[in-house]
Amino acid sequence: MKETKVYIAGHRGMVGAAVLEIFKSNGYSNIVTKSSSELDLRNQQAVRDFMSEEQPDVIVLAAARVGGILVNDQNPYPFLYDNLLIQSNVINAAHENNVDQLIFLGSSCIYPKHAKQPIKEDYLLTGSLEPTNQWYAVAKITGIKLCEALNRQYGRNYVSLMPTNLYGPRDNFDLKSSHVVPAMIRKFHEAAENGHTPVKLWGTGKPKREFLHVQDMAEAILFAVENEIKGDIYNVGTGKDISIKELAYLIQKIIGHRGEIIWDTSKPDGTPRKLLDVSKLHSLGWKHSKELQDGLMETYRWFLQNINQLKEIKL
Ligand SMILES: NC(=O)C1=CN([C@@H]2O[C@H](COP(=O)(O)OP(=O)(O)OC[C@H]3O[C@@H](n4cnc5c(N)ncnc54)[C@H](OP(=O)(O)O)[C@@H]3O)[C@@H](O)[C@H]2O)C=CC1
Ligand SMILES: C[C@H]1O[C@H](OP(=O)(O)OP(=O)(O)OC[C@H]2O[C@@H](n3cnc4c(=O)[nH]c(N)nc43)[C@H](O)[C@@H]2O)[C@@H](O)[C@@H](O)C1=O
Repeated sequence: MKETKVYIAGHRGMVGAAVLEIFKSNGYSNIVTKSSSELDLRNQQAVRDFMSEEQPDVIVLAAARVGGILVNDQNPYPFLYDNLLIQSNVINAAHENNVDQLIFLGSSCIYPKHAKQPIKEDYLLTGSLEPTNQWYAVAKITGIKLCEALNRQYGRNYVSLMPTNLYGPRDNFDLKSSHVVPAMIRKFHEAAENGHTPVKLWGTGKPKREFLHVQDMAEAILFAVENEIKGDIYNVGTGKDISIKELAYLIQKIIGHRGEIIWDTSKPDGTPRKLLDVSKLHSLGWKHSKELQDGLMETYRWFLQNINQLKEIKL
């Protein structure tokens, strides 16, 4: 058993739950968790009190306001403000309580909309952001800079991991706020059940995205903690991308939907491409292990088993 005390913020979410599972299965027995109703991380005093009481050795910050392209675009204020509060409160309380190690999760949308591909970590702040998620991206960039400032001024080891688009068990399948993978799984499944009716997808289908299974993400986090990796930012992805149209055909085939696909071009495309250069983390020894088709088939199986309890986020 490992005695390191780990606080996983956001353990009921897709990433946090996978992190909790992998830490437990790797022998960590001293894990602290709190749901948002037990501890609202936007409340600075509550976070301070909690941190000074618990004194964790390691924090995985996987709590955030998260969502797909449309919910980001339509809710600029909570995506900016809530994320600023959550991350500032946790990172500052970690520093005040001399927490040794913290893993902050950013997102590949922090990089410039028209960044050179594949995107290296040092392309951050070299161009303007994609408008649909600029609010969330600005908050995440601030989180990265808070960690970087603490590392530089106080010698902390607070590392920011930049995940590409994630998917997997416990994803958000609410069609208004979800990301593209759970949205497509639900839409094709329901259309197939209803006699192969047409499926309406968003945008042109031309943008490309890179997808990483959440279990690989959790493994990257465990890898970062156990190897005490140093440095400010590491991209986390597969290094491979696919167009949204190709993704639609793949999911349609997995589900067995035989109807038409309609592209609703009144909905945004977002960034044309955001393929991450993952060589920095690869050079330390981490690599993903689940390929997209297998990961999608597994996620669809999870969806079928949990169809009655799908969570929805409230805004
Ligand atoms: N999903 C993706 O494609 C990507 C995600 N990321 C990042 O990974 C991290 C995890 O994302 P993911 O697991 O998908 O998100 P989820 O929406 O699945 O989970 C987010 C978690 O954050 C918690 N949370 C939200 N607000 C608060 C609050 N005010 N106080 C306390 N807890 C709160 C929720 O807790 P509760 O359930 O208790 O309410 C929830 O469990 C985030 O930082 C996200 O930005 C980065 C790139 C891509
Ligand atoms: C992880 C990342 O997630 C968000 O960015 P995004 O990559 O654009 O996210 P998305 O998964 O919602 O869409 C990907 C693509 O897919 C297309 N698309 C087709 N049909 C559906 C559909 O039915 N639903 C959704 N959501 N998208 C669809 C959609 O039009 C877009 O072209 C950021 O806000 C930001 O928060 C962030 O960090």
